[in-house]
Formats: sequence, C-alpha cells, structure tokens
Amino acid sequence: MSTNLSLFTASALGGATALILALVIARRRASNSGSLPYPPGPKPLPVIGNVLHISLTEPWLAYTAWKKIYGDLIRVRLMGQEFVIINSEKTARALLDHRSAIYSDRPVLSTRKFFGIEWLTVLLHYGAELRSHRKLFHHALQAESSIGQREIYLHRARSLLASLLHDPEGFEAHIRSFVAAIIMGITYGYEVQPENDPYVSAVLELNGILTKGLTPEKSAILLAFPFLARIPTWFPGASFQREALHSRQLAQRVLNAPFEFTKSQIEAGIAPQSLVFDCLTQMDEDNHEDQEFAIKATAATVFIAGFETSTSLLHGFILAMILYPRVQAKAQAEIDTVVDSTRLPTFEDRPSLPYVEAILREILRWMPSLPLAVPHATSDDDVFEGYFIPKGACVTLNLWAINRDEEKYTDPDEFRPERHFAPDGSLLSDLISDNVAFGLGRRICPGRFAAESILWAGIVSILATLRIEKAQGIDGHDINVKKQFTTGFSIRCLPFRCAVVGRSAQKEKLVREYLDS
Ligand code: HEM
Repeated sequence: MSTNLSLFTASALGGATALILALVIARRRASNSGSLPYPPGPKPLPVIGNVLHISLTEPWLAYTAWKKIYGDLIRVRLMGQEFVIINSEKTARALLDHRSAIYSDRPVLSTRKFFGIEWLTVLLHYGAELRSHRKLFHHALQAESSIGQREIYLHRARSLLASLLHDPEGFEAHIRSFVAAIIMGITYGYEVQPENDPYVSAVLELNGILTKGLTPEKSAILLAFPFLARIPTWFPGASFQREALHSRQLAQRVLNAPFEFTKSQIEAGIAPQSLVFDCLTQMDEDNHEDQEFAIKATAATVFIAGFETSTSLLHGFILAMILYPRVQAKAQAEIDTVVDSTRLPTFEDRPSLPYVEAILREILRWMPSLPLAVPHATSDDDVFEGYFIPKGACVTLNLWAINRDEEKYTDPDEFRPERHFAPDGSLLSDLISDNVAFGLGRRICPGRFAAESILWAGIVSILATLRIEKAQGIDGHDINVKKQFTTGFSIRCLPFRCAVVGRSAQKEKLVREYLDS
C-alpha cells in the first residue's frame, strides 16, 4: 500500500507529462480504432483511465466483478495502456491459442529493467531471444525429461515427510526446501543447504519484491510517468525506488552465482547432470558469449518461475487438507487400497489413484497462484466478435474468474475434488498439462510437466503417510484456519498453523527405513 501511495504522490507531480500523454493517446486511438468499438468495460476517466476503479494489488477482484456486467471480454484503460481482460476459458482459447500468431508477445513492462530482470524469459518479447530460451526449456523440461526425473521428485518428497514429522510447525519452510532442492538439483546440479541456503534466500527475497512490484497495472503507471523511475533513492517516500535498487542487486546474484557454481564444477570435472551442465557442454562453436547468457538467463528463470508457484500450491494443499478433513480421509482410503502397508507410493500407482488426481486438479483451480497468469500482448491490431483490440494491448487471462465460473463449478469457493469426475464415476479426461492454470498458446508454461510431477509426488507422499490437522493452542483448543491470500503478481496463503502426525507407526517406519537405505 505504501508503494501505491508513494507512486501516487509522485504521480501528482506529473501533470505536464499527463497532458502530453493524453494527446498521444487520443491521437493513437483516433488512428487505430476505425469505426469498431473496443470491448465493453467501465468508462475510463480522462488521462488516468480506470486506475481509480481497481485495486493495484488485487485487480482481479474488480475484473471478476465486472464479468457480470460486461461479459467475457473487457476493455480497461490504465493511464496510456490498453488492457483486455479475458474472463472465460472459451474466449482465452479462441484468442491466445487459436490466434497465437498475434497474441504471443508480452506487454512493455517498464518495471522489467527497473527491477533488473530484463533477461527473465517470462517477460521477453516474442522473437529470437525468446525462441532460444524456449528451445533450452524444451530440451530440459519436456514431458519425457520429467519422467526421467521422477525418482528425484519421490526421493525429495520422502525427505520432506521426515522433516514434517520432525518439525511440523516448520511446514512452510520444509515445503520451500522440498521445491528448492528439486529445482536447484535439476537446473544446476546443486544440493541446497537445509537452512539459509544463500541461493535460495536470494530468490526468496527477489520473488518477494517482484510479486509486489511487477504487476502490469503498476507498470502502466511507471510507463505513463517515467520520471518516477528517476527519482533518487534518498528522496522522501521513494520506497519503490529503494526496493527496485535492491531488486537489481539481488537479480544479478540470482542470475550469476549458481551458474558460476555449476561452471566451476564442470571445470573441476565433478558436475552432476543438470540443465546447465547439458546446455553448456552441448553449445555450438559460434557465439559462445550469447549462448552462455541465454543458458544463464534460462536457468535463473526456472528457479524464479518454478519456485514460487509450486510452493504456493503445496501450501494451498496443506490448507485444503485442514479445512476439508473429509477429502483427506477419502484420498487416504483410496491410497490404502492401492498401496499396501509395506511400501510407499510411486509414480506407477498414479493411474490407480483417480481421487488423488482430482485433488491435484482441484488445487490448481482453488488456489490460483498466478491469479492473472502472465499477461500476453498483441503484436498486431485484431478484431474479435466485432470488437477492436489494438496492437500492443496487454491481454490478461483472469484465472481468478475462470476458476470461479459458477456455470462450470457450483459453489466455486468449496474445495471439492468430486467436480472432476463424470456422472458415471470416471475421472474427466482433461490433461493437467493442458490446464489453463499453466497459460495458453505459444507462451504456455514450459515447466508444466515438471510442476505436475513435483506436486503429485509431494501430495501423494504426504497423504499416504501423514495426517494434516488443525494445530492446538496452549489452551488445548483447535486453532481455526481461514482461506486468505497475499496480494500481488503471484499469491499464496497467509501464514497459518497446522499439526502433522504420522498415520501409523508402520508408515513412519517406512519413511525412516527409506531414508536410511
Ligand atoms: C504449478 C506450478 C506452476 C504454475 C501454476 C505455472 C504457471 C505459469 C503460467 C500461467 C505461465 C504463463 C503462461 C502464459 O503466458 O500463457 C507460466 C510461464 C512460465 N513458467 Fe510456469 N508455472 C508453474 C511452474 C513452473 C515451473 C516448475 C517452471 C520451471 C521448471 C516454470 C517455468 C515457466 C516459464 C519459463 C514461463 C515463461 C514462458 C514464456 O514466457 O514463454 N513454471 N507458468
């Protein structure tokens, strides 16, 4: 909130800029729209557009409320930037998938450079650099690679069980370590330290800043008032600038430090296989410098993009298990019929566990870690169902609204895995890797296969061996928990407490035996 205030205080100084901007916008609109209307939406005010109509930290709430008034495709204007909000999966697929030639760019995020992450794949414009990154991702994260990495996921999941049994109160940190160990292992061949790992701490801190500062809505303000980026960090109220400076320093650390670690391991001949190892040892003869930078940026993106989203969903899973003990018990009963008491679950059991599968789908729906996904941008003018969508528009996939579509999901706030089954009792056939939670079209999440396997390994291992319950206060009463999220570009549950207990002495013994073996 203080960021908003400092932004707006400074914004007030920008009258002259605003006037020039208004003229530019008016000229641009006159030349672009022809006679076709923009999609419907709340009437923008002169110059500032709809800035006062939304919350800059939770814009999806207004976008979702407007769905009832304006429908599946909404036009919003924030300062000089045109936004098109997509509120239904059908319209999202029609535009982002079927017209991907036009809808695969990213908006001009002025905050990209300001926060020092202009190299982040997620934010690259559509072009040669992005294609080179996506080629590297494809090589390391395609569905087949994820199958090969399943043993690592299960091994890490079983270590997570031991940490949860040993220190239930620290469950948030243990889940973060679980995800970090997998991602740092497959990306850099690096073994994370159990506590205060320097690379993990840097990413955590960087993600914290980016989550608050990187929304396209804030970027639109910075784009309209570029002088804000040049206010010195010592200026009163310049907290935004100070955070950005810190972000630039952290981003350099995240980009370089683990990469240099792997390089030195390769030079010493002791590097295990990893994304960076494979890519560096398979480089072409030419342009070593450019190739190395692409590998470095791709690897750092894996950590930034994969870490926050996956941990957020697993925290959401723990919350759901406390709030819905019936679901937990039903999943455990299913697992017990498939996995006998002499072993722990493996990926071979997955097809026999449809209810666990439905829980995974329901987590992706109930807990949208990226409520507005990652914005796309149009690289050309377009016309859709009679509405004009200009080149350069920021096209926002409102997952918050899509996941709460009451026509598809009755009582959408309820966590109900049963909604993913057909009336005949069979699991619906949609693939998790096609889930709209991973975005659409040419920018679809390249980490979705890895993410799916990481989440499944964590969820099934916890359900098979542990019971998640409400924690008890010192008075012996249960501590109630609520579904409440943080705000920003990506969201997670607000901190809550829980108790974790082994489901039986035999199951605890299985975990210990596995880790001792
Ligand atoms: C369950 C966890 C995850 C969710 C919900 C998620 C979701 C998303 C979404 C919505 C996008 C934007 C897609 C679009 O623009 O249409 C995206 C992009 C991306 N994700 Fe994920 N993701 C997850 C995990 C991961 C993991 C584990 C990795 C890496 C291993 C990863 C790497 C990326 C990258 C590199 C992009 C940018 C692609 C581009 O801009 O071309 N994600 N993700």
